[in-house]
Amino acid sequence: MASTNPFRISIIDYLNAAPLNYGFKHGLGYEHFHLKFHVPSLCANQLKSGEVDAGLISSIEYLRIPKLKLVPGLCIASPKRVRSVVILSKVPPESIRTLALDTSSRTSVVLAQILLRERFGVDVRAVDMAPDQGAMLAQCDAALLIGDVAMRTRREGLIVLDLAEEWHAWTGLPFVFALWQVREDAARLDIPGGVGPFFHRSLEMGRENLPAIVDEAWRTIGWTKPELREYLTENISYSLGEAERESLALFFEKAVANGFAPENKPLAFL
Ligand SMILES: C=C(O[C@@H]1C=C(C(=O)O)C=C[C@H]1O)C(=O)O
Repeated sequence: MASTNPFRISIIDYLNAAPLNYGFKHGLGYEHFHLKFHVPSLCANQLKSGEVDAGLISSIEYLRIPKLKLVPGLCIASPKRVRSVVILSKVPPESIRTLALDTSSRTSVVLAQILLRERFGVDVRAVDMAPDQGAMLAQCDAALLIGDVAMRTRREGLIVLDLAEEWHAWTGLPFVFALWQVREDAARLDIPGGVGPFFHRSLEMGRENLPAIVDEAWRTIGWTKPELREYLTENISYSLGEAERESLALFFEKAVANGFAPENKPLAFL
């Protein structure tokens, strides 16, 4: 029977999140959970307003939304090259003056601006725009795109900056884009062990069913199946280990120093 007080979860609606949410989407704990799928910025708004108890949420939002706990051990990261978070530019990075920012994103828009300012030495004028490559590049020198939209972009004649690759070349670290984040006042699950183990089991089920995830993505993304498999196993990683925590601390420090978040705080886990 469905719970009268369901645990509500907001989930990023991108392929890179599919392994993490596979279990939830395929019946794991169905009697407890109510799922909503949206772009990252909307997921973050729902967690902030309390419309949901937890979410797979952009990492920067951990500094912006009070009283959150992180699910230990899990994240959406990229060890080196991500392929789906890119600045597409008509000019070399040092010459970018206007940058269109995908309104779906919260973390990558901050990363893009920090990289341009601190690594390439340019202060750009940022313009928030819906993720439409043509419209963005008609109005600006360059465009930041993320997720499935970025995977489908046409890149001929454009300079492509892969933001995880740039971060890695700069810091030697992976980059953490998103985390499972839970409100301290979240609905309590009346189950021994609570909600935490479900997140891990959901990813296990995703890993066991990777071919099914690849088959479904193949119909919509336009990459080959080996490319999609490589994306989900090498470009994206799901373990929050020591290097990822170090990277988050550095990113948070830079985000605060650049005025993108009010203040830093230590990582608190469930
Ligand atoms: C790797 C990605 O990371 C995403 C980027 C996010 C952001 O910029 O806020 C949020 C969630 C992630 O799924 C991607 O979208 O390609």
